[in-house]
Amino acid sequence: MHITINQLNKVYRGGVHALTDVNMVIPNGMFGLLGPNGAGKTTLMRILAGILRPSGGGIQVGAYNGNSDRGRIAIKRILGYLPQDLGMYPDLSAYEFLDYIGILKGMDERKKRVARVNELLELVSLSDVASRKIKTFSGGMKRRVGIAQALLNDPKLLIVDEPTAGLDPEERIRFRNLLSDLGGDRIVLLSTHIVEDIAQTCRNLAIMNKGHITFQGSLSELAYEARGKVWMVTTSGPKPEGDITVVSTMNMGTTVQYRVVGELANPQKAISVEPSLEDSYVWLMREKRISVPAEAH
Ligand SMILES: Nc1ncnc2c1ncn2[C@@H]1O[C@H](COP(=O)(O)OP(=O)(O)OP(=O)(O)O)[C@@H](O)[C@H]1O
Repeated sequence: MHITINQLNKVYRGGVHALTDVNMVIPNGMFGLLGPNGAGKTTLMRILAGILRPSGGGIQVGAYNGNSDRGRIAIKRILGYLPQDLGMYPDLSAYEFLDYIGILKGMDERKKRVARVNELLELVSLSDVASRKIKTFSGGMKRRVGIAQALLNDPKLLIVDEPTAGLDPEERIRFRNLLSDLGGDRIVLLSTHIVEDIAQTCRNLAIMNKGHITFQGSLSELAYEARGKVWMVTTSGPKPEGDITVVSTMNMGTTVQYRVVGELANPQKAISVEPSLEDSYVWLMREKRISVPAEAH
């Protein structure tokens, strides 16, 4: 299955142009949607999830046309969605919450529902604490309950919006690993403003800014475009100069090592290095004259 997005536009009341002529093809597997806050990621995901209507353009999810009522109903059946702000009932246990959502999703056969809830609690490593109230959970545990509710109907399309925001590094890695395991025979669409979330999990990505798609392809294609623009400079003297962005600085004792993207004034003193996703993202944003917030690194 794949998703085709064709000339999609969204203008909110008040005139904010959140999506402008978005064209994308999203294949099976994990797909990253990367962009700074306000890029339009949530808007795009809400349209795909059938919660928001576009102002123009179309979407096709597998055999279903997202522009028709029939298509939208069919898409909802194969969809799992973890929004940024999923409301949970803090006084319910993880088990009770998942059971309740299962009922709302029409899983009427109690035996099957119980089996599925237990299977998912196991998958997200919450079986041991299944009877504890959600209000006693950490952010990462709540996010894992969130992904479990999105998986109840074994969706062919799983949409997760900024799932690692606010998690500590250990929880973030755990959550990424969980998402990678889900990629198999479905589309997992992961939206984030954190480069590392995508570097660790996705093969393909799209980069968005101010409602436009600025890149679409594989991580290696993006790295290919940034080749020859990433440098390592080790110096005991002044900072490297040129039309550059410093991606990282490492103090080595008597010398300092700079990783930079761009055109150095003095490239003879530098070593050309293979671009990481972070370097490539910085390079792309430089090309498009977009400033990258520090928290994206
Ligand atoms: N309901 C709304 N009414 C008016 N403008 C909106 C609405 N929702 C979002 N916007 C605007 O649309 C643009 C895109 O927002 P969106 O939430 O889709 O971006 P995002 O990339 O998901 O960012 P974030 O990670 O901060 O949620 C922003 O300028 C935002 O202020």
